[in-house]
Amino acid sequence: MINKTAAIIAAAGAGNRLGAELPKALVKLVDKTLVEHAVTNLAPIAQLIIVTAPAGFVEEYKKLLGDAVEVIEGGVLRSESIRIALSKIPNQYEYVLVHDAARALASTTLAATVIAQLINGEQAVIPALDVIDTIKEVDSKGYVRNTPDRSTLRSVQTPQGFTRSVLERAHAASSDATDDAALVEAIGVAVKVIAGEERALKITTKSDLATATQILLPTSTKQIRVGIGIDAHAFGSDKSKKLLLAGLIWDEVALEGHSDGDVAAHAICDALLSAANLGDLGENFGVADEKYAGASGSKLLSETLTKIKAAGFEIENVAVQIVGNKPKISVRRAEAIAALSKALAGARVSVSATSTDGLGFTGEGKGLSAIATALIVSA
Ligand SMILES: Nc1ccn([C@@H]2O[C@H](COP(=O)(O)OP(=O)(O)OP(=O)(O)O)[C@@H](O)[C@H]2O)c(=O)n1
Ligand SMILES: C[C@](O)(CO)[C@H](O)COP(=O)(O)O
Repeated sequence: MINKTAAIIAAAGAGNRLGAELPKALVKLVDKTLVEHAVTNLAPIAQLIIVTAPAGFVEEYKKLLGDAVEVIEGGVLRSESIRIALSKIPNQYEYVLVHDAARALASTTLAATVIAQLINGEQAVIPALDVIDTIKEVDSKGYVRNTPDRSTLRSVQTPQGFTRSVLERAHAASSDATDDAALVEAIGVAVKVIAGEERALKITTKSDLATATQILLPTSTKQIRVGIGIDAHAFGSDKSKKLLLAGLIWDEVALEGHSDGDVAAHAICDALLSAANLGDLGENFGVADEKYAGASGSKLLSETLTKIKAAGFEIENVAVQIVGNKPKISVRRAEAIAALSKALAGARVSVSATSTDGLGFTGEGKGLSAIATALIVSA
């Protein structure tokens, strides 16, 4: 299960349309370069990251990005850059994310959702947004040929995810296309489309850079609130009941609790409720209310989100750390992020874990706990 996901970050373009003096990936967006943003956002999901650099810039990229990523020289075309990077990925990697440094702000959650779909059996997964404008097909003389039905069109983003074997076959079969999914479509493999993100815009022009800056910088008029939440449950004695944790079913004994005992989901609910000053889990979904007996962590998360929204807030991000000896969280981190984020309508979620060196009830293997923080902003 380990070392399953590799990511290719295409960063070998010149960025002519942006008109910077440097390759576009080296242009700064608030606190770091575009390529650094892209690496930061994929690092929690990918065990290997290969970045393509323009000829003459490999050493500069290496210095900037450090040892955590591999930098190679890209090709003249984007698809050539991807093909070169793909050939460098060792065999043990089952899934490949192909991403543009130009889509520097695509979130970790989006990447995790793509990977979760691959783990679920899809072979090719791409994020996309609905098309807002009416699109015309135009002939070479500048006259409209036809107007495609907008409801069937999508504006496609990255990271795009593929099983490694499908991506290799697709690149071996055709040489060029503006995205990797097109190569996969050409070999007859179904490509699943999932919801993309406004923040995953491709930074192509100066105005895109301004939009991305706007997305990153908190607006001073907004109210920002932080919250904290903790939950703990003991493992139950019924060996036939499976553990529910971070919105997933695990091959371990279930935790005891009035609801499903999902400590990660509950800690996040508490963190969100505390950020909005709406009390705590017990007050909102108490044991006195039969409605919540056995309720899933996902249900509590989505009901918490409704309360946060009603109080006039949106989620900026939540972070949860699970404390315990097992299960091993890192091997299913992407799935856990995707499941928790889905329950929170796409919010940015990060999931980490730690053991406690054999100390306390978690160290003794008697149960699990989780601690979460949440940042919310006024809508
Ligand atoms: N030979 C190439 C060309 C492009 N890219 C990467 O592919 C992504 C998408 O391309 P685009 O945004 O069009 O970037 P540029 O080609 O750099 O832009 P321009 O066309 O304005 O020069 C970018 O992150 C770019 O660095 C690449 O790795 N190798
Ligand atoms: C892959 C891509 O980001 C999907 O929208 C896009 O096609 C890459 O940009 P380019 O300008 O086509 O190189």
